[in-house]
Amino acid sequence: MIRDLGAAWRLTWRAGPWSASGQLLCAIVGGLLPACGVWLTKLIMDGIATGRSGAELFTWSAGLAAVGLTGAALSEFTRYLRGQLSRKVDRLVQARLYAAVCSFQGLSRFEDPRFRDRLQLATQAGGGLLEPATTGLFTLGGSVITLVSLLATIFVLSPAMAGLVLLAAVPSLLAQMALRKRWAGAILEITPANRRHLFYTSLITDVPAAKEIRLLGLGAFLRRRLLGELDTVHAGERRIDRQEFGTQILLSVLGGAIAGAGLIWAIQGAADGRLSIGDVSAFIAAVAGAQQSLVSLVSAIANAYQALLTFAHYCYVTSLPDDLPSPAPRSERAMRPVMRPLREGIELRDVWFRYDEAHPWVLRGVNLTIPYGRSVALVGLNGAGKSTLVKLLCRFYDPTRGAVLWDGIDIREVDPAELRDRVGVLFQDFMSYDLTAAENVGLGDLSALDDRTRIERAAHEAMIHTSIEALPHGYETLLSRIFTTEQDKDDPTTGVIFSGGQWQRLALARTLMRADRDLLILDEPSAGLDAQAEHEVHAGLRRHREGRTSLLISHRLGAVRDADQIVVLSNGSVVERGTHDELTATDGVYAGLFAIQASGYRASDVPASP
Ligand SMILES: Nc1ncnc2c1ncn2[C@@H]1O[C@H](COP(=O)(O)OP(=O)(O)OP(=O)(O)O)[C@@H](O)[C@H]1O
Repeated sequence: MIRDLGAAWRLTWRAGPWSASGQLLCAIVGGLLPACGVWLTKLIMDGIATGRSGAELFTWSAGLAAVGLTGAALSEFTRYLRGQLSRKVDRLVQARLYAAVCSFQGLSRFEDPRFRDRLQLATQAGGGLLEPATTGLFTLGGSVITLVSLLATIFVLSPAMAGLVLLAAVPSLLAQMALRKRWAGAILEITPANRRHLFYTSLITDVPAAKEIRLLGLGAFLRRRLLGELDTVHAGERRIDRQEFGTQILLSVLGGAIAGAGLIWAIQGAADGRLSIGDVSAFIAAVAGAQQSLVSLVSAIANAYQALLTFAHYCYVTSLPDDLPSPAPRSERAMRPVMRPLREGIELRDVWFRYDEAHPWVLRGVNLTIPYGRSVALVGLNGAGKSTLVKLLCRFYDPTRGAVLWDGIDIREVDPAELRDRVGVLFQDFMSYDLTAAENVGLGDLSALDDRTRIERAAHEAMIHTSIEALPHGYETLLSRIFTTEQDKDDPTTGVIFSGGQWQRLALARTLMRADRDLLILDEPSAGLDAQAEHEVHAGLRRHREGRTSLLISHRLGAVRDADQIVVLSNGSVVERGTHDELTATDGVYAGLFAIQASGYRASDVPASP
């Protein structure tokens, strides 16, 4: 907790040292004002009672008015500074959080629901949330100053009452801390329901699911689930509110009893002549003020504690080490082998892999070589492990056993970013970015994001150039109906939606922006294309892959027949390998699959209609 508090402070100070210092000054001055007010009130009251001169009374009244004005001005200035600092802290928090998230090189963390829960809580750690634990402590400091000065005032009049007011704070503080701790536990408990609620919300409101939801009539069903999750969240919040309600009632009764006892004592004292009228009014104001500062002090401590409990998730996420550790210790990173251009080939040596210990083996002792300058095709039934193998080649996961070697170097020993810089991949589940057509292609190589010649060349090669040219703003057209661009902001029909096949070609163009890389991996590059496009794309890719090191995955066996080597993966193991002619000459899996596909195109093999 202390470590997190230190981290919160360092972060706040780094974000806005001037705003933080300004708040500290306001808190000190503002903290002294109530006691000044109480003493000035006492002087005025006693002055009236003892018939002091009008000039004196005027000076004290003017002083009291100045105290009120300064208090109001300080509170507004503090609010302004708080807003300023909150925005700066927000920015720094987000910069660090997303830098940490982007630095995770692997995928397994993103697939771990417990991590996702903590990540969601970490995203809430903006300036607003952190404030009670950082500059909010200035308010706390101000409350302490107010409290001490008011307690001193009460102490002068009645030491016993000062002790009583102070003692009343102890149960209040303990109860509030216990409440906030329970709150943090409850929030973590309801986070999964919260995430599911968010999931159903976006499912119902986002475009991709809109068709199926309407066709299958899933709206009411999904809404019921959404509300069910919301009820779970609310039930958790209600439990916390009830506990807070009960505790607050008890604390209010305690505070009321003390104030009542003080009032009786003061009136008694005035009746006995021990206290002047000014003493009584100062005492009543001081007890009320002290109790109020105690309440705000206790709640400031409790809020700071609560903020730190959430901030702990942020600290956890931002301090996580790289999820794909290198065997070399950090101090020896400089000794890591440097990725050199591929010269011999990539080898999977006895690779075993499962997504985690609870999952079955996906790859079982795979031995596979992609020689330099040659094309290898990977075929196999659904779930055979082809895309998993691609993810291992990009080192999104490490093999559970065995190794992936790049010219003989274990890729675990090199920087994943360097490895990925040498690879171009079209993933089976490629991304469609709600950005312009040029950006959708240019993202393939950030250094060429503004290089229109290269972007157009890649689009030409993926045979999507003509479609892009025909768009209202050509390459600058936004491929989205959920945002607007500056040029389209007044056009209600802004943005264009591409077809599935067009998106696929666009993704291929993005991959071809990396055509100069050492290894080109294409996972189902033509799944969504029409027959003509498929033919053209594969003809283009065949030319493109010639003399390059490439791995092609396709269920369309016609597309892989030219590969230098075809590897058949079945149930996580390599069961056949060879050229198309070699494999079709045997009576194996490939020959069987090829025969089934070929029969679909031969009229004589189509069963006659009854
Ligand atoms: N992230 C993941 N976590 C857990 N299991 C996974 C994950 N991704 C894939 N799997 C499992 O791994 C197995 C292999 O999946 P993979 O996507 O590699 O198959 P594939 O050969 O590419 O299939 P397809 O031809 O359908 O694309 C499947 O049983 C799948 O359920």
